[in-house]
Amino acid sequence: MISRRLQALQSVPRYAGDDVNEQILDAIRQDKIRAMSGASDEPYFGRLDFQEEKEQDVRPLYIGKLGMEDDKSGQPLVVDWRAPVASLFYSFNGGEGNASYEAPDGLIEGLVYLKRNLVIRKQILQRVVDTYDRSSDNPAVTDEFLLYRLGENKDNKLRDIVSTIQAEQDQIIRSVKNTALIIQGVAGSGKTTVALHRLAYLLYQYRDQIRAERMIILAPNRMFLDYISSVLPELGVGHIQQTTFEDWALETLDDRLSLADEAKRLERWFAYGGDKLELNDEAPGRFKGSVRFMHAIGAALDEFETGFVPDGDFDPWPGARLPRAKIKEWFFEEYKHYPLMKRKERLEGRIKRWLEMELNETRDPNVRKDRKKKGSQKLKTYLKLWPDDTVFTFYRSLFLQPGSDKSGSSGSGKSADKTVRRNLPGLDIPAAVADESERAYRSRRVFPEDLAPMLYISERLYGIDGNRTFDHVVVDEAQDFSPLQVAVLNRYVRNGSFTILGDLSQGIHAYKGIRSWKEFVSLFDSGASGYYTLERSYRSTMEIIRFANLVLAGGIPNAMQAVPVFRSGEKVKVLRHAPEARNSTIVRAVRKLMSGTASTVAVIGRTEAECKDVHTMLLREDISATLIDSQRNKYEGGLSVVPVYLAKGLEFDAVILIDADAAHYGGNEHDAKLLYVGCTRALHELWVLHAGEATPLIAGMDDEYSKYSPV
Ligand SMILES: Nc1ncnc2c1ncn2[C@@H]1O[C@H](COP(=O)(O)OP(=O)(O)OP(=O)(O)O)[C@@H](O)[C@H]1O
Repeated sequence: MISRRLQALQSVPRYAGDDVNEQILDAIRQDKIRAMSGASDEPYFGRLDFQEEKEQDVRPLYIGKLGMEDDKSGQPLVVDWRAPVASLFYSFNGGEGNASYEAPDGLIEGLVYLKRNLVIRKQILQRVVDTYDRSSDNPAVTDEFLLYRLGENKDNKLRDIVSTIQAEQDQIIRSVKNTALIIQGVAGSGKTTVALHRLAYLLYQYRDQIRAERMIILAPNRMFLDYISSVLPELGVGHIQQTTFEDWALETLDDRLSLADEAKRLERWFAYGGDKLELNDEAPGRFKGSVRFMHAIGAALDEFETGFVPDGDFDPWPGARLPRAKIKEWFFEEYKHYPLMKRKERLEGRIKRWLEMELNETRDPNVRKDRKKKGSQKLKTYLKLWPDDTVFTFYRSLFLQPGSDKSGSSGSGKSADKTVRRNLPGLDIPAAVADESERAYRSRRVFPEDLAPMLYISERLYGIDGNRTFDHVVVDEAQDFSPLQVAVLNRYVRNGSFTILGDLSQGIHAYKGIRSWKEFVSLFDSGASGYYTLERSYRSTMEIIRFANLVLAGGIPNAMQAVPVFRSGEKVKVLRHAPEARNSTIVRAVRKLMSGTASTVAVIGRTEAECKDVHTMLLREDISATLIDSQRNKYEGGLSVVPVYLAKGLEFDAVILIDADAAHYGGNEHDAKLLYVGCTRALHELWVLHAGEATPLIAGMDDEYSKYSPV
């Protein structure tokens, strides 16, 4: 039947005309064709036999990515995985008693008889696993099918998990829309995947209220966006905006700004040993991302508003006078609901209308002509007294230091001359921050941490364009976001509908990110946010997770530990090599792992420069590999060489962590987080290489790995 419907849709010719309605219908048809093609190859992946209380029959439900009804009877043939009844498939955890799900009409209870997973590829049934069978001798729900899925190799894209969503993940996916979900999840707990499934769920459940184009995913970089780009199409969802906060903010601000090159900063922060960026609340990212900075800017804007209307009345010619008190009344009372610059625009129109009326009272045509000329000149002069700040000039004025050059280029010469120094009430900008900022602003360059405060100012000056608001916002890797970024996003999203997810243990950008989720929770009214934790890790084998947990505990004793699923693999291998044998050891390890079952392998180093050298060395050895640096937009799969801080969010069948010595990774919190990120990228195999003394983070855990010396 699916094939029949698909054929019917495919037989409609594509529309190539200019009629917008027809274009929309054509786009809808194409989306349907895509979804149905998938459903025709793999119509369902699950079966649940359920007997509703008070019903005689046990009904088999087939669950798939796309719901399908019988043409004649209207009875469901396949239930969409997002439908209320399908939640039973995910939440049912065994047991003799009743299971239940929340239907639109209330709670439905009943007995589950069978929970079956099926793998169908290209219409051929490949695998059947009963994870629960009430009639068997031992009717407990097993993880067999999940383990089978987790044991598979990965290619270069994140995949959907509809057939094996776990109960704790399902609870998040199906949470109500108008709440800010904040999720702390250990590495590999499925945070990114769950967020994407949640979007598909929200679009299904609230289809009359929200639109895909009005949803946005904010992720750390373009390569990561490419890596996750397959999941939504696999779930039959298109058109959701996927971008970075920086790209979104620059586009929204539309103020001809460019970002200062961050490479130097990152190099300094991620260098080992040596001098680091300061890690306190005076660090630029922490300071400019703080709520106290936002409040101080708010107070500066209040002062700006108070002094907005210039001194003096408007008197275009003798006898005509528009008192300042009247202008203030219009500005502060009648137009108070408009943003400041809109009020200015309105006032200009209003004063022009007042002038017209005054002119109409002048009978003599010659006098009128003269007054008209005078009036418009006077108005021009008067309007020049009004502030003409842009977001950038206002923001910049907060950083000008006493005696600094006020005529520095800030766009138009006129506003540069008017750039005055403004106070930040109740807050001193740390000298180093003011200095660095002022130097960058002179050439209209800003830092990523400047974007959120500028968006905050933009709202007060110009308001938020209704076309730019969102129905839902997903913030991935949110531990690297600042409270001010989330506060600003909250102005752009309707009803505080957020999914905010991250892992504090992977907070390797601590110079800008948060220390505790409370920093976000406190931004929302009580009851407007929900906090969840995900502790089970699905990506890596038990051996890798145990090893990674110990690494983390070595630097952060009270960090949340990941709970592995019961998937056992090879022991982690720690290889000590002579310093001069580093390259040959890497080459041998790469060759060994690439010739095995792994489809994706990563060599993870500490710095970008070191990875570049390793990449060149591998190419010399005729081993083709991709270097992942901060400029890369696409993840290619195969063999990658990647600095540890850019590996965050990605995963590989096998990982070779190089230079795990005491010099590259000390025993401190920052290095523990970095090494933890590195270890948890591996699905099946983890090799750790070092020369000389190993990092203290892996000291004392001999039982957790096999030692080789050398390969
Ligand atoms: N229920 C599940 N069934 C099958 N695979 C799952 C499940 N949950 C997560 N996974 C797999 O675990 C891996 C990790 O998922 P994901 O990248 O979404 O986790 P994460 O919490 O965002 O990780 P990290 O913080 O380390 O980047 C992916 O390969 C994903 O497919």
